[in-house]
Amino acid sequence: MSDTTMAPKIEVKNFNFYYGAFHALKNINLSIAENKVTAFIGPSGCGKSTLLRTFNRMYELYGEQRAEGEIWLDGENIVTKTEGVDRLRSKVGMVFQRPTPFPMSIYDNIAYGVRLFENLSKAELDERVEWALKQAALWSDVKDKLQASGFALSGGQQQRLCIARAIAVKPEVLLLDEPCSALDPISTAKIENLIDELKKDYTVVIVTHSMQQAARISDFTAYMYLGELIEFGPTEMMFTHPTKKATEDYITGRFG
Ligand SMILES: Nc1ncnc2c1ncn2[C@@H]1O[C@H](COP(=O)(O)OP(=O)(O)OP(=O)(O)O)[C@@H](O)[C@H]1O
Repeated sequence: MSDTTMAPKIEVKNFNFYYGAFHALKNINLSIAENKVTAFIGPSGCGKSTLLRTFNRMYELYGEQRAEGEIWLDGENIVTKTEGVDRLRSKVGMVFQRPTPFPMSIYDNIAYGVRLFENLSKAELDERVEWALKQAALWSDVKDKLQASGFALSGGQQQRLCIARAIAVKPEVLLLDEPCSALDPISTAKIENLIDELKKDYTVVIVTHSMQQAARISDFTAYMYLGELIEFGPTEMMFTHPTKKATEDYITGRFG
């Protein structure tokens, strides 16, 4: 199913994932193209978030979860732990469904992760914070209140703060798990525009419940069902000429 012709940033091969005895991902094979947006769609519980989280080994936090197979990132199989997980997570950033600012100032929300990985001077750190906030289209909203709490922002601004925080450590891949689900349409449009900008510099993988959103912002779409990858291809083709009836039923709303 690896029909992306672009350079793959991530290659998933014969990948299986278990929560204890539950087989949540079944023999997944796909390639995530570099500097493109790939969307994971499918009904609730089909394994979208589980697959997304394997790309930065989020499952390592929980002992009873088990991964088998290969996930290649820049020539390394991240399933077999060839690299420290902290370094992996600085390379593969993640933004969650609900905005999760740290309980600290806007400035420190961004600076926190940078301080963990780099030893920058105050001036360099200031510059990095400004750069990340500009990339996340939040700088003009917050430049005069960098010492205010991250919680003092609107939901949409908090989500852009989380995107800025993820970008600040200069990752190569950005994982977005339903980043707009808690946002109003205007904030959603801002995040969607931002994603379009970000793909110039980053490989973006997004889980979304919104087929319209997948159609608007992604270059490639993966349709999943009950832990299997049913169909994967260029978004335009998936939405106009899906090859599987199950995909067609889902995207046309005939599912279930
Ligand atoms: N921590 C866990 N322990 C046990 N089972 C889990 C756990 N997390 C998820 N699952 C199960 O794994 C399957 C896939 O879940 P996952 O969250 O990846 O689906 P999803 O497609 O992202 O769903 P949604 O769209 O509702 O967020 C589901 O059947 C779910 O119940």
